[in-house]
Amino acid sequence: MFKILISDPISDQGIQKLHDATDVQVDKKTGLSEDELVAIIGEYDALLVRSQTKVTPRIMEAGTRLKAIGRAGVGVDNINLEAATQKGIVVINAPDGNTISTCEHTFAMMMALSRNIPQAYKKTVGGEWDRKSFLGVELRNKTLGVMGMGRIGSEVAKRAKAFGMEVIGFDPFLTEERAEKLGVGIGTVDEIVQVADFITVHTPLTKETKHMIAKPQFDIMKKGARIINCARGGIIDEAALMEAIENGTVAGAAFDVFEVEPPQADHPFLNHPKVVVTPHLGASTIEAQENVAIDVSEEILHILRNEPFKNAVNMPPVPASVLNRLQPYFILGEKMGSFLVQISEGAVHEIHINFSGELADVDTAPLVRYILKGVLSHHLGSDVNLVNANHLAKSRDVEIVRQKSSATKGFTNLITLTLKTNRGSHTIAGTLLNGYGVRIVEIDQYPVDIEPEGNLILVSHNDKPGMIGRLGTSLGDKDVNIATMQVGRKIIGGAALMALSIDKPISDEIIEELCQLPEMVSVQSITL
Ligand SMILES: NC(=O)C1=CN([C@@H]2O[C@H](COP(=O)(O)OP(=O)(O)OC[C@H]3O[C@@H](n4cnc5c(N)ncnc54)[C@H](O)[C@@H]3O)[C@@H](O)[C@H]2O)C=CC1
Ligand SMILES: O=C(O)C(=O)COP(=O)(O)O
Repeated sequence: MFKILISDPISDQGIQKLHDATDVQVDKKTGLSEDELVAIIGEYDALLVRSQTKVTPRIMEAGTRLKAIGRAGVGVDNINLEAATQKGIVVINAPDGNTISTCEHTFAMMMALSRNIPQAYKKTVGGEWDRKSFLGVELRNKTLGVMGMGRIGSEVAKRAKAFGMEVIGFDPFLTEERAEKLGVGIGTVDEIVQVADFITVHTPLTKETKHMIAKPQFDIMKKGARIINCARGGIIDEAALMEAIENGTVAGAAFDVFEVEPPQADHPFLNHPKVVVTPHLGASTIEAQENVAIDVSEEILHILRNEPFKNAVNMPPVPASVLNRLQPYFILGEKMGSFLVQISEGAVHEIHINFSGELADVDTAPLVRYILKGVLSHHLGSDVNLVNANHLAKSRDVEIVRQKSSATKGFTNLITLTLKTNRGSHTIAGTLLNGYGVRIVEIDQYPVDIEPEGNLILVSHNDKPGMIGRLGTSLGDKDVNIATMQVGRKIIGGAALMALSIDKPISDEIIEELCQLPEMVSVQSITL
C-alpha cells in the first residue's frame, strides 16, 4: 500500500483517481509547520503540494520512503530540487493545467489597473460617488511588453491581440517564426521597457530573471507605463518599482505575487492608491485546480507503480520519439553496468561508454542514466535511481566519458563499456539482437554470447584439456546445475574464459574451492 500525504489545499475532484486506487492511502493534512512535517513524512511514499508548503532538505532527509513530490501547479521554487535530486526523489509538476487561469487573471489585473476598479469599488461601497478620480486608459492601440513567452505569456499575447494591442515579447526561446505566428514583435528587456505602455512578466524566478526589471530599467522606462506581475515575486524589484511609482515614471502596478508571501502588513504596495494586489490567485479557479490535481495524481501513480512518467522537473525531459527508440536498450545498459562492476575490483574512477550502430544517432543521455544506475547500485544499493545516478557519479568523482562510433563489429547496435578502477580496467560489449533480446557479446576482448540474466559465473583459466569437465564435475558435486556454458580463447593454449549460467547462486566457499582447481586464474560470481 502506497501512502500519499497532501499538505496543501488540492481539489478533491482532481484527486479522485488517488481515492479510487486500491493500492493507495491518501492523507490530507494542510497547514503543517516544517517540524510537524518532519515528524510524519517518514511514513509516506509521496507528497503532494501547491506553493504554500516549503519542501526543505530537512523534510526530505526525514522522508526515508519518499519517492516522489508532486507540485499541483507550475512553479517549484518552494521545493529544494537539489536536495530532492541528491535523495533520488522525483519532483513532478503539472505545467499545463493552470495556464489559462493565470493568463485570464493577468488580464483581469491589467483591466483592473487600467480602469482603477479596486480603488473605485472601495470608494463606491464606502458611500462615495466619485466619477472624477478614476479616469482610465484603453488597452486598444497600446503596446504590451511580455517578458517570458512560454505557456502563459503566449496566451496573454494572443488575448492582447484581440484587445487591439501591439505586443512585443522577450524570451530566449522566442524564434522569429514563432513570433510571426503569434503576431508579436521581438525585443530585449531594455528595448521593450522604452516603448511599452503595459509590461507583464511570465518567467520563472531564476538567477537571470531576479530583478529583471529594476532601477536601470525604470530609469529608461516609457513614462506612464503600467506593470503587472502574476508570475513570481522578485522578477520585478519591488523597492525600485515603488520609487518609480512615486517619481511618476510608472502610472500603476498590479501584483499577484510578492518577494515575500504573504507580504508584511506595512508593505508599501498594500493600500497604495496606484497598486492593485491579489493574494497569489493566478491559478485559483475551479477548472485550473481540478486540472492540475488530475495531472499530478496520474503522474504520482505512475511513479509509485514504476510506470513511465513525464513532467519530471529534476530530470531532463525525453521526447517520445527518443524514448521509443531507447526503451529496449534500458535493460541492456543497466545489466551491462551491473555485470561490469561485479567483475571489477577497486574504486571506480572512470566509466567509458561507446555507442555505435543504430545508437550512434540517438540522444543516449537517458540510456547513460541506466548504465550508471547499474554500475552504482552494486555498491550503493537501492539509494541509487535514475534521478540521482548522474549526481552520485559526479559526487564520487567518477568521470563519465561518452563516445559514439560507427564500428559495430557486425552487430546492428553495440554498447561498449569500460570501467577503470584503481586496480585496473575491464571492458564488455553488449547488443540488442532483434527477436532474441539482449546479449553480452564480448568480455575483455573474448567473444562470448551471454544472456545477462540470473546467476552467472565467469571463470578465467589457462586453455588446457579437461578444464570444462573439471569445473562441471566440481559444480555437480556441490549440486549446482549448469544451464548454459560459453568458452572463449584468443590463442590455443593461452588465456581462456568460461561464462556459465547456473540455476542458483553459489557461496563464497564454492568459489574459493573452484579457484583451487588446477589451471584456474580466477572465478567470479555475478548476479543480475
Ligand atoms: N500567479 C500564479 O498563481 C501562477 C504563477 N505561475 C508562474 O508563471 C510563470 C510562467 O509560467 P508558464 O508560462 O507556465 O511557464 P513556461 O515555462 O511555459 O514559460 C516561462 C518562459 O520564461 C522564459 N524565460 C526563462 N528565463 C527567461 C529570461 N531570463 N528572460 C526571458 N524569458 C525567460 C522561458 O524560456 C519560458 O518560455 C512561472 O513563474 C510560474 O510559476 C504559473 C501559474 C500560476
Ligand atoms: O502554479 C504556479 O506556479 C502557481 O504559482 C500557483 O500557485 P498555487 O498552486 O495557487 O499555490
